[in-house]
Amino acid sequence: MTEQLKLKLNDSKATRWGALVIVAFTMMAAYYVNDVVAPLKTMLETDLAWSSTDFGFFTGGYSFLNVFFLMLIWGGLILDRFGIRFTGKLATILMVGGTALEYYAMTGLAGADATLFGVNEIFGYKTGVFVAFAGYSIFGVGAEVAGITVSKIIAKWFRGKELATAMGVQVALARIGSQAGYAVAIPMARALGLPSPVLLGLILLVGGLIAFFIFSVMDKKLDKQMEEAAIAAGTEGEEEKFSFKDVKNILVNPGFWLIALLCVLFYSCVFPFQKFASELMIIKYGINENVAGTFAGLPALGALILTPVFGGFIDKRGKSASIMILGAAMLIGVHFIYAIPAIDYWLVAIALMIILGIAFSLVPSAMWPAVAKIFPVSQLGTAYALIFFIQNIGLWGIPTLIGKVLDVYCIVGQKADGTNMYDYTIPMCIFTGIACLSLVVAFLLKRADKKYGYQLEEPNIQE
Ligand SMILES: C[C@H](NC(=O)[C@@H](N)CCCCN)C(=O)O
Repeated sequence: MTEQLKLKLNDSKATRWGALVIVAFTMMAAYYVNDVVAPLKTMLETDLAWSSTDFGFFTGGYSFLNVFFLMLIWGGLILDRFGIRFTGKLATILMVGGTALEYYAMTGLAGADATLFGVNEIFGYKTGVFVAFAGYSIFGVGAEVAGITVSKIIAKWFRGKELATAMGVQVALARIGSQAGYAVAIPMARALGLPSPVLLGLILLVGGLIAFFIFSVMDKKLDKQMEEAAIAAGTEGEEEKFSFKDVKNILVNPGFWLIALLCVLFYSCVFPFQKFASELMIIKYGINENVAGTFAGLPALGALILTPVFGGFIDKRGKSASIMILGAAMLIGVHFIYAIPAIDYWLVAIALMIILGIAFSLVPSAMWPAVAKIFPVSQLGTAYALIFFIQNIGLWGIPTLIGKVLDVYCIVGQKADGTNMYDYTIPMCIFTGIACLSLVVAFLLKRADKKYGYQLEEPNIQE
């Protein structure tokens, strides 16, 4: 057999990066749908009679099934048992189905009096709100399982190649989806109707599903080539399988708990904050509602550019633990200044969003590769699934809490269109408190790094 015949699909740079772009498109669509409803909070109040509690309940829905029905854990098991092609397609179908349900809730069940099977209230929530929540929950399962599936795809296609860069590029491309969601939501909803940005998301996800089918054809071919190569090398059957011993090994590692805690605290101050940020921009800083979403999405845009830059720095110079401390400290500054009632100049709001974008690039670019330093490759999928699971507790709990707090403690008046005016001081104090906890955990992680020798401060590339 000639050298050329032995080459596998992922040995070609163009083909493996092509495969990455295909699956990254699916994730881009997922991030778009994840964020596109957030800027519509005020319109949901005026057009569909949602309260802040309804909005917080809906937003927390993303993580509800992942947390209370352990869907991320089952997703991890299915991924390891049935493989990336089956799980990726299943996850994308869940995203499509969930988004279709969400769209139906915002059209067919719009308004306070809408009924489904004769009922206009489910568990104390308006039927439309509950069905939107159910749709977003199903979407959330698909999006998170797709996230761990794509990490595993990158590990498979880029092993021994540009693994860290590929992970950084995938996250950066996903951020384009987020930023697009934040930017188009209000102008599109004003021009074409409230549910139209969700419909666009549904169309994008159908495109993502087609993309995943195309990727599956490539991946099947790669599997065949890998099998042939393994048979030739006499290593067939040595795949990494999920094992409960791995879960135990991960759970007894202090590094796991510190990263998981830092992850839930840090991300709770970013993603849930962004969901309310458009309204904060409009009410407190007087920013025009057509561009408020664009500003709320600025951290995603900053992260798109900076995550690969900081990733490159960490690869060459290290300092991951110190970088996580810096990111957490910046987060405290941002939320604390947002909390001060007297500072309400619009330029400050935008500057703070840019600083948040820098922090949002520093921490993830240090955190996700740090997981790969603490755990062997065979435990990585399980470790990421468990960390995502713990992170989802915050992604569910914090928006639910903030929505409730807004309705109970923060209404300070009504606008001409009848919607509530909120004072965001208490929610921003809550975010500041969580950011302080994340800084404490970041310091503890640095101490643990010294004690257990995780080498988080060492560069990834040894010269
Ligand atoms: C890679 C990482 N992804 C996550 O943290 C996901 N569990 C949640 C994604 C929610 C997207 N709004 C990231 O995006 O940094």
